Amino acid sequence: MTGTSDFVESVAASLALVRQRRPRVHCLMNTVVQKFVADGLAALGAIPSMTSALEEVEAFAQRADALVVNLGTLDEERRRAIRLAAAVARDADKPWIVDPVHCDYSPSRLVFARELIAAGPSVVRGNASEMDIVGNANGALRIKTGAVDELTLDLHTIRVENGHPLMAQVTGTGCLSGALIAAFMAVEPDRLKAATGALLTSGIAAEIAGERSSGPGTFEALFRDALAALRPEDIIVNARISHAES
Ligand SMILES: Nc1ncnc2c1ncn2[C@@H]1O[C@H](COP(=O)(O)OP(=O)(O)OP(=O)(O)O)[C@@H](O)[C@H]1O
Ligand SMILES: Cc1ncsc1CCO
Ligand SMILES: [Mg+2]
Repeated sequence: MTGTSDFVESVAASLALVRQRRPRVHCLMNTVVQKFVADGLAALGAIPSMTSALEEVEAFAQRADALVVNLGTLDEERRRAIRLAAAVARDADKPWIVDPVHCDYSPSRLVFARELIAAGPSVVRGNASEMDIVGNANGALRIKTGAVDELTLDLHTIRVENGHPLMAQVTGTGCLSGALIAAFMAVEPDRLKAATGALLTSGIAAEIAGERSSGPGTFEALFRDALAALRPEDIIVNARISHAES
């Protein structure tokens, strides 16, 4: 990797590319946060699609630019839909991300998360409890989010410090981060760069919203506004990241 400032500049350019190309992200998203995630993608400038119907999920995944698979509300039919869409993404070499939501709460969900990871997603993202239990990432970029986000791929570790504590009081900011990462991967083939761009975008937008808001309710609306208004130069000026090589 070149110097951090070159890296941030090229990451910031990927925000402009998302706005220009408007990638479609197919979301197999939990039922709790579907609207929040679709609105967040739209605010960014991407196009969400959300169906999980068995008869059409493959067609939706095939024509999408990236896929996000989120395990938040699983039942047998959704597992089948996820398997179908993941196979399409894998066979078409399309970027896809697994968010193993609550795999720490249920043994059967943990087994399913590991099955998906064995199929070779581009990225696995979760909070600390989920990432600590899910195990080997099978070559995927591993992202543990929290007050500081930690991205690990091969020997590289990037830490993204931007963000705001109110993010933890709005259900779905992690789920949305997975969808934003998918949108960035659709326009930036270097997944470490793409994911850093998505997390900086979300973290800096949250800082702007946090300054203006009076609690989680107003924060949610202001966060979406800030996502829509964020410019590449805001990333260059406000990014707080570090890089280590082991
Ligand atoms: N205390 C904090 N300070 C700053 N940013 C935070 C904080 N906690 C979480 N975040 C940010 O909020 C987002 C969600 O991270 P978190 O690890 O809470 O995900 P999650 O538990 O999967 O959330 P959810 O399940 O509600 O979608 C990430 O972008 C992360 O950077
Ligand atoms: C609260 C909750 N339950 C299942 S998914 C979800 C939101 C994201 O974690
Ligand atoms: Mg989560």
